[in-house]
Amino acid sequence: MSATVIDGKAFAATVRAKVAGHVARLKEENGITPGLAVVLVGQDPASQVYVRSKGKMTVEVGMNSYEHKLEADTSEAELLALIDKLNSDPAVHGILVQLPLPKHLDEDLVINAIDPAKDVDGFHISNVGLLGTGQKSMVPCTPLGCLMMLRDHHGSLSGMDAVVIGRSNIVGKPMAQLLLGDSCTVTIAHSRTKDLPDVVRRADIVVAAVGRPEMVPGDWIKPGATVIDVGINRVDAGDGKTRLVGDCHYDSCAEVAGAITPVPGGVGPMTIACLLANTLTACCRANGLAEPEGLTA
Ligand SMILES: Nc1nc(=O)c2c([nH]1)NC[C@@H]1CN(c3ccc(C(=O)N[C@@H](CCC(=O)O)C(=O)O)cc3)C=[N+]21
Repeated sequence: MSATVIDGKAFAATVRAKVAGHVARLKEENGITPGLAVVLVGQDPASQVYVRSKGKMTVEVGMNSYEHKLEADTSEAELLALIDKLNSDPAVHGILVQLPLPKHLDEDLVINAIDPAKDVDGFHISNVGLLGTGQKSMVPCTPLGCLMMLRDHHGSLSGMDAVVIGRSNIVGKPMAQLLLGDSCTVTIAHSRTKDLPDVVRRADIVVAAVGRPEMVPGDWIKPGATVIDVGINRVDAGDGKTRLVGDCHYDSCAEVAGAITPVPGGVGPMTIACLLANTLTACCRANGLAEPEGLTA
């Protein structure tokens, strides 16, 4: 194994420490405590675990955490009424509606009901448009976390060839926008891409975000390239247990890559750290205060 391991878990801890420092100052100098509301509809066990860990880290950095757990059969009108209430609540600076929603709820409609200034996921159509035109916006947490790790590792990304595998609204598309914003030459590959191995072999930066366990093997990776693995897939480990793997085959990719993020302990913890960073940013903007440096795109 030759690749440098990019330790997302450790990086995330430094981001959270920075956020905590800013929060302490906001409280002391301005009497403001940033607040994050998380809305969970239904009882999906994985979502419950994730929401709990977000709530814990929110409190750890000194913010207020408001958790709203609704029944799986909650009506669209009820959910929209809650979002309205959170939109007008001055103690709430960030709102996250956990996805996916139960099938009877229209995700686009619900997300677009959030006040864009409080949309700490960056999924509202206004934020998508602002990001696409290079204007100040709320940036989706996972791509923001990937960008922070890439900037930290490389300094400048200018002129690098980046291939993003996956075209989701949550990761692939915003990731491509951010890389373009940092002057990469960006290719978005997906399930219909011809000669995917050859496309990936051109890349100085590979961001894999497809949700297919270990689909990228080491022989697709250009020697020395940086591999950012967004996938978090739970697979059978044999012995009746499960384990987490990424979208990249870690051992073979690590042999040829220059740097690689592990799963777990890579992109996942950075996603949560960036959610807190976005909540801080939203709070500063709402109060007309200077934004923290190094925590936004
Ligand atoms: N509106 C919305 N925003 C989201 O950001 C969002 C969402 N809905 N729905 C669910 C997904 C999933 N997600 C994760 C974030 C961190 C880890 C994470 O930290 N994972 C650990 C491992 C955790 C474990 O051991 O299971 C790691 O990768 O090291 C995982 C999953 C955010 N999501």
